[in-house]
Amino acid sequence: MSAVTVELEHKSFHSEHGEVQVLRPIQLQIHPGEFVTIIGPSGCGKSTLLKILAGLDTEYRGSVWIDGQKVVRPGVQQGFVFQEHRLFPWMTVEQNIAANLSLRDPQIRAKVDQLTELVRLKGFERAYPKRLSGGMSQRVAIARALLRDPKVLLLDEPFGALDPFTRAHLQTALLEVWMRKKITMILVTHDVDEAVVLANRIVIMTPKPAAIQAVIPVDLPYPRQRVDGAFQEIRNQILRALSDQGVWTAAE
Ligand SMILES: Nc1ncnc2c1ncn2[C@@H]1O[C@H](COP(=O)(O)OP(=O)(O)OP(=O)(O)O)[C@@H](O)[C@H]1O
Repeated sequence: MSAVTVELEHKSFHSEHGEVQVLRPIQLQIHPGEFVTIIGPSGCGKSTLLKILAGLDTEYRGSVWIDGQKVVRPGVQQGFVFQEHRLFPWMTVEQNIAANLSLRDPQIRAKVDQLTELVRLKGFERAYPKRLSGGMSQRVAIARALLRDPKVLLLDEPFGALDPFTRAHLQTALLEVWMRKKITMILVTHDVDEAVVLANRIVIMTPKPAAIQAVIPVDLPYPRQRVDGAFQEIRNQILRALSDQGVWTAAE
């Protein structure tokens, strides 16, 4: 289990209109094994922050550490799951999970088998992505991200393209992975319910340039029921914070 420390000062992009600031100073300490969800208005800089944590973006002022080690590039310690599964269509499920590692290696073989079981895809090892549903494909993507035993799993709207039922199943599957692997997880979402279903703490971001508006602890036992009063109280707290930003309108 690994701790993540964020001490960001400034992040901007250069466009034809000049420099556009995307992130303001952000300080965040994520505890080993914690599940943190990040929610905020569209375009505020959530993906940018996640890419910085992944070492995919190093053009910023400030620092990010995983277990005291500065993140300067992508590495095995940060697993990443994108909104779209990004599976290779010419590879089977197990080949996709192994990615560029050889399934002939008994250690890799054993790990791939274990992960296929963990994400409940036994029986589909030899299937090609075109035979899989969106939810199954995303399970493969999660297994692939776990292959190298990352210290932290970063997930950028991983269920954003799925229908609500599949989405709820995948949330349960992800919680199971989190509980069994005891891994630190940071997940970006637009979905308030998803944030509450999953997180130990919810980070609410302001509109761009993003800073942390509020951090809401969720001290509810798992699995969480959306109809529970305590669940709805936290949900309303988030909605209120977002509507204070003018993000939610009466129509929504
Ligand atoms: N490579 C880039 N070059 C220039 N601008 C960028 C680049 N990547 C992102 N941006 C801009 O930075 C801002 C933040 O983008 P980002 O994708 O991090 O937001 P987000 O909160 O994840 O958005 P969404 O919720 O819609 O996915 C946006 O205005 C976006 O247009």
